[in-house]
Amino acid sequence: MSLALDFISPAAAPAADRVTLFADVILPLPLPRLYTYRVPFELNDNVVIGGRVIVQFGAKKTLSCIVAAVHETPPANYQAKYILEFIDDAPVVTQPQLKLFRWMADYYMCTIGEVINAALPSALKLSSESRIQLHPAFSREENEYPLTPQEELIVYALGSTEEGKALTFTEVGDLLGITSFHKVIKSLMHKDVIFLFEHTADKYAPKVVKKVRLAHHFVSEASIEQLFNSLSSKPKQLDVLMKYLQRVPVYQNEHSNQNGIEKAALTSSPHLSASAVNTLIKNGVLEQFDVIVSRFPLEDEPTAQLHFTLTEAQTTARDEIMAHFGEKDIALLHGVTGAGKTEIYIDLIRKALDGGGQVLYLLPEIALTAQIVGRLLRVFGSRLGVYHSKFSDNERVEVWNGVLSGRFQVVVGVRSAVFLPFDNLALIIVDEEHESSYKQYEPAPRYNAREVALMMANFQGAKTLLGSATPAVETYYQAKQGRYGLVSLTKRFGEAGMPDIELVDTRKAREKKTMHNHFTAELLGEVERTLGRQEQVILFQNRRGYAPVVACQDCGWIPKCTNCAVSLSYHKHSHELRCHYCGYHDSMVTQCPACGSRAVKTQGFGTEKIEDDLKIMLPQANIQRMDLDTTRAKNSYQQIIADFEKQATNVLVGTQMVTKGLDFANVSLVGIINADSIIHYPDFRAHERAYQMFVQVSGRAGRKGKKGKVLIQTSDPTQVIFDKVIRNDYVEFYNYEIVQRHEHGYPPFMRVIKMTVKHVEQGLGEQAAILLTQELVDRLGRAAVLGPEAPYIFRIRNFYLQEITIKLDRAHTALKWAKEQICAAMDVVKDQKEFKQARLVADVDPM
Ligand SMILES: Nc1ncnc2c1ncn2[C@@H]1O[C@H](COP(=O)(O)OP(=O)(O)OP(=O)(O)O)[C@@H](O)[C@H]1O
Ligand SMILES: [Zn+2]
Repeated sequence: MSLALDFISPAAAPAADRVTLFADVILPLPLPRLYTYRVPFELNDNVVIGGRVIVQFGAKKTLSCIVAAVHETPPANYQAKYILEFIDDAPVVTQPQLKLFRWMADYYMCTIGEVINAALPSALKLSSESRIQLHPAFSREENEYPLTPQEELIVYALGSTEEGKALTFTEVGDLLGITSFHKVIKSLMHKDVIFLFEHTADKYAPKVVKKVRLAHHFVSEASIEQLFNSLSSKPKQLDVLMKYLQRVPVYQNEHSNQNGIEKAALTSSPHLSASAVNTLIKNGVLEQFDVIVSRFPLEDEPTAQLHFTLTEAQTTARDEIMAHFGEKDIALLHGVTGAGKTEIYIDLIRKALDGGGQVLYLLPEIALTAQIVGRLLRVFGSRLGVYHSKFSDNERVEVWNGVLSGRFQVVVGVRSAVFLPFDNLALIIVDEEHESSYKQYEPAPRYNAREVALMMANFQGAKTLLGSATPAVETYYQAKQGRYGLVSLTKRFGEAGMPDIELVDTRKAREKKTMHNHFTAELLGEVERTLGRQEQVILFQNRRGYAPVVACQDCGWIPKCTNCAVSLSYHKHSHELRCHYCGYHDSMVTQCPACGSRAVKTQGFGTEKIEDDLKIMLPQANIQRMDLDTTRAKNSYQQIIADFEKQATNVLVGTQMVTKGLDFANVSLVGIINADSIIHYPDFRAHERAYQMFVQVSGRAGRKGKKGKVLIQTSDPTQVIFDKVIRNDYVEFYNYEIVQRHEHGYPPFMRVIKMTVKHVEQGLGEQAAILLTQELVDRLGRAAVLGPEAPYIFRIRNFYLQEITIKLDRAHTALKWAKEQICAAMDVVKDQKEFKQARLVADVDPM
């Protein structure tokens, strides 16, 4: 029997008109199917599809979940439990989102619970471990709404706001001695008495500002006169009042009193007495009130209409895009670096907003949002929302709710922004659409935001514009096939020409002994000349840390991660050895633990060493580094970019973060320190990726008039790819690459699904992989299955890895059927007792 008996009140409607409703809910758990719960009769009218409800799952746990469907069919195999509580009166997940989440689960071979779990900010997910705390603005004395005895009990248990005590839902339930305590929590939330949070780190801390205003019965000229007279013997209080009236023109405009001013503006003034302010409040002359301010303190209206007039080339490109949108849903804007694609996006966004639709603008990297948000804010003001992973959970909830309420009509964000509750999209822009950071590797859903965006647009009847200077081979192929509209911009904006690209042979330089650390004389000389002209330099090195390897020069011992099959990188700043895969770290060794030698040396180099060496060689220059290690703090991106923008920094050293879309006017030199490690990468996309990286980073040079120069250091300048980079001929690169893809059977001609078997025991992992391969071959045929094979890094976070690559012919294999076969093969392995501990992962369209 169900636990929630207290919901069935004897006074409910006569049995004859009662309909028994059932709700299918999505639990934020990796369950293969939706669960069905029964709706308590008296709440039949409260069920909202896309709203959250609280249910009991398992013996003890209660959780919030999303209602996906309502119907009258009881589940066949189990007795449905009652829904315990309804949290929302309106959907927090929209219908188009539910459809999209279902598609994602199907396409990326995961559960819809995993999708929901990734999609919802954690403050929207409640469980028995969720906690409540007193709202900082709550005051027992000035509480607007009366509290019920049950509510009083909770408020009492939470102590004072200063104490900051928290209660878990379970504790609230115990305290009240009832199972249906969520109603009480909801009511307290509505009354602004408490707030909810999920993890201690996410504690919701609304920004509260204490303000004061004149008590309303003084807001007339006559009463203010009277007030002044009555306070004539209290000069300090008079001063405060004068100051207030100076700042708030109550005489001219009575309404201005409503907003008041910040209390601190009066209390912290050196000319005023803080105690006089408090006396005025105590005597009811001033009234104090709290305002919760937005974390997005935006101007109501754009400050300045600071957008550019499109050039002729931009206008033509825009018109071509619009024309394509007349016939096709997707267009590719292929424009060289610095062509001015962003202005075209802005123009299209404005048009879409004018038409009443919503817009999503996707960017691959937070570093990039820092620059573009400024540009967009000037045009779209408070209609613009920003969404990315450096935001706290509460900021994310604010954007989520802002999209639901219509406050944010255009959102710029990184890949997770595809989860936001849009329901009326007109346009999606995927900038730098070729970027692999659109792909989520871990955990499920292993989605590519570009593909999700295309599907999302499809569901909502929106158009999608993909933009890049170096489109993904797959994307360009679709455009050439006529499936996407293709628009090209071949020239940079304004006077700026494409930069000159030169190769510098590091092998020769080493032979001639002209290297300075990792700099050739050419590169170092060019850096000096550039700085001499007061221009800026970007240096790109694809590895962070000081050195990727540390080794004993005598016995060859190398420190390795204890959890992963990789050597540890040396980080000089923290004097640590670190694993870049699992975060394991240890202090740097000075003596070899194997042979006792003190000749332990670093090998290779990362961004930290480049920065270090350069600081010694160029002591006058201001050098800044941008990589994962320098950007951990929330606003560090903005800071580094702002410093470089205002030329407080002369040289920016960085990893791939510096290669993407950044726009600096004064950069005339870009140096690629070591091109070889980028080209030699064991993957079918290695060439594509190298081409994109070289062209993109080169594209940061000479964007505003000044001729840019790019120096690429390599030990082998004869490699084919350089030729294509130097001539900046994407089409030539594409024509070469597409032939390779066809010959070797890779996307866009074939579809790849990568299976990974993970096991803490190497032998069992291998056996499970062999069985899975066999099962796959039986179902899909020998030709479709490659492997199993241990990847180059064969152990990560204590799991031994085995990989199997499945290649499916796009033209001849039905994807749905193939996925069913794969699932069946996985089930066979999972059902074997000895492989119970094995983890099987399917990655659709791996990158
Ligand atoms: N119509 C215009 N009027 C004035 N300035 C413009 C105009 N169009 C572009 N610009 C300027 O030209 C520069 C390059 O433009 P933008 O950053 O949009 O290039 P992009 O095509 O996005 O390049 P990338 O692919 O490298 O990101 C920017 O500084 C931008 O402000
Ligand atoms: Zn590790």
